[in-house]
Amino acid sequence: TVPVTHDDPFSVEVLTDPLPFQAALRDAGPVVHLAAHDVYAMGRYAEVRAALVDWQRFCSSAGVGLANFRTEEPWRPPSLLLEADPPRHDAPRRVLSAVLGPRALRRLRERWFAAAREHVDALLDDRVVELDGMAALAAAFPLRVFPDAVGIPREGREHLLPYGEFLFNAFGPPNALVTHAAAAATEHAAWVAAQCTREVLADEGFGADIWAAADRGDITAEQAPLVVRSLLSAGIDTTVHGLGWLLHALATHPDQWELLRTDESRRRVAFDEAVRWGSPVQTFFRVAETDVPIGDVVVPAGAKILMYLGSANHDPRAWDAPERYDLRRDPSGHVGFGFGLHQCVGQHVARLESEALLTALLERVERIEPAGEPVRRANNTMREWASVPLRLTTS
Ligand code: HEM
Ligand SMILES: O=C(O)c1ccc(C2CC2)cc1
Repeated sequence: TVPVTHDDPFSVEVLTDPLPFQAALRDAGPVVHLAAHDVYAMGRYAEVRAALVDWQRFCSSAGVGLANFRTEEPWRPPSLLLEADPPRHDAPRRVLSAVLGPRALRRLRERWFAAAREHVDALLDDRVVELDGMAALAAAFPLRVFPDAVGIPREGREHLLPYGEFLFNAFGPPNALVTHAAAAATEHAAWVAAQCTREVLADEGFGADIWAAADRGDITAEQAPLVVRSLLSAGIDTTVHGLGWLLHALATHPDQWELLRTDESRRRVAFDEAVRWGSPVQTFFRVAETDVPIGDVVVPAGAKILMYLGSANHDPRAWDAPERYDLRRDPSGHVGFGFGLHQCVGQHVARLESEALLTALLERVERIEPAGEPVRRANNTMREWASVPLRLTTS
C-alpha cells in the first residue's frame, strides 16, 4: 500500500525550511500519498526525472500546479508551453527555442556584460560596501536587462515581480499566500497581458521576434501574445531567485568564492550548482494519463502527481553530500530547470545573466561575506530569500 503523510509541504513552516520534509518524503518510499491535498508526491531523483521525461503518461495540459484544469477554471489562460502537451506544445516551443537561441544570446552577451560592469561599479563606491544582495544585485540586474531584451515599455515594470510572486504562489493550494494577493494579481496580470500585444512591443527584442514568427506563420497571431507572456511569467522571478541562491552560496562558502577567483573554469558551474543547491523552483505537478505503477504502488489515472524538484536535487541516492554547495562537483543532470520535453527553454538566458553579473563581481570584489541573517520569504513554489545582507570588500 502507498505510504501516507499528513504533513503539508505548502504549510509556511515547510515552505520556510523544506529540507526535513524532503528527507522524510524520500525515506518514506518512491511515491507517497499527501493526504492534505490528495496528491501523490515523489521526492527521489530517479522517480522525479523519470516523470519529467515521460510526458505521455505524466501530462502538463491539466495544469502543472495543484489545480486540475479538467475540473477547475485556470486563474489565467493556460500557457501554450508550460501547460500544453504535444502537439499543441510543439510550435510555440520551437518558436521560443529559436528566439532564445545561441544567435540571440551572442548579441546580448556584450550588452549584458557591459551593463553588469556598470551596475557593479555604481554600487562599489567605497572599499567596503554593505548592501542587500537581493535588492541591489539579484533583483536589480535581471530587471535592468531582461525587460529591455523582451522589448516592453518602461512604464509599469513594477508589476513584474508581484505578478511572478503571485503566479508561483498560484501553482500551490489556495492558501493565504494566494488569497491575500488575488485582488492585486488581477491588476498585475492585466498589465502583463497588455505588454504582449504587437503595438506596445519595441521593434527589436524577443517580443518582436515572436511576432515575426507569427507573421511567418510559425505560430498564429492569437498565440503570439501568450508566447510573449511566457517570457514575462517565467523569465524574471526565477532568475532573480537563482541569483539570490548564488549570492547566498558564495557569501556562506568563502572557500568556494576563492576557488572562483583562482580557477576560471569553475565559473561555468557556479550558477547551475546554485540552482541545484537552492532549487528556486521547488515543485511542479503533472496528471497521470493512465494508471501508473511506481514501485509497488499504482498511481490512479487522473491523479495529480507532485514532482519535488528541490528534493530530487538533494537526494543522497544521486548526489554526494547534497547539502554542500560544491563547485568541484559536476551539477549537470540536476532537475532545477526541469528535464525532458518541457526543460527550461530560457536556461541559457538565465545562465548568461548570471555569468555577466558574476564576472563583474569577480573583477572588482575581493571578499563577499554575510552582513547579517538572510530573511526567507514563503512562496508555494519558489524557494526564495526576501533579503541577503552582504559585505563586499573591493580589491
Ligand atoms: C534560474 C532561472 C530559472 C529556473 C530555475 C527555471 C526553471 C524552470 C523549470 C523547472 C521548468 C520546467 C517546468 C515543467 O517541467 O513543468 C521551466 C520551464 C520553462 N522556463 Fe524556465 N527557469 C528559469 C529561467 C527561465 C527564463 C530566464 C526564461 C525565459 C527567458 C524561462 C522560460 C521558461 C519557459 C517558457 C518554460 C516552459 C517550457 C516548456 O514547457 O516547454 N525560464 N523553467
Ligand atoms: O509559460 C509560462 O507562463 C511559464 C510560467 C512559469 C514557468 C516556471 C518554470 C519557470 C515556466 C513557464
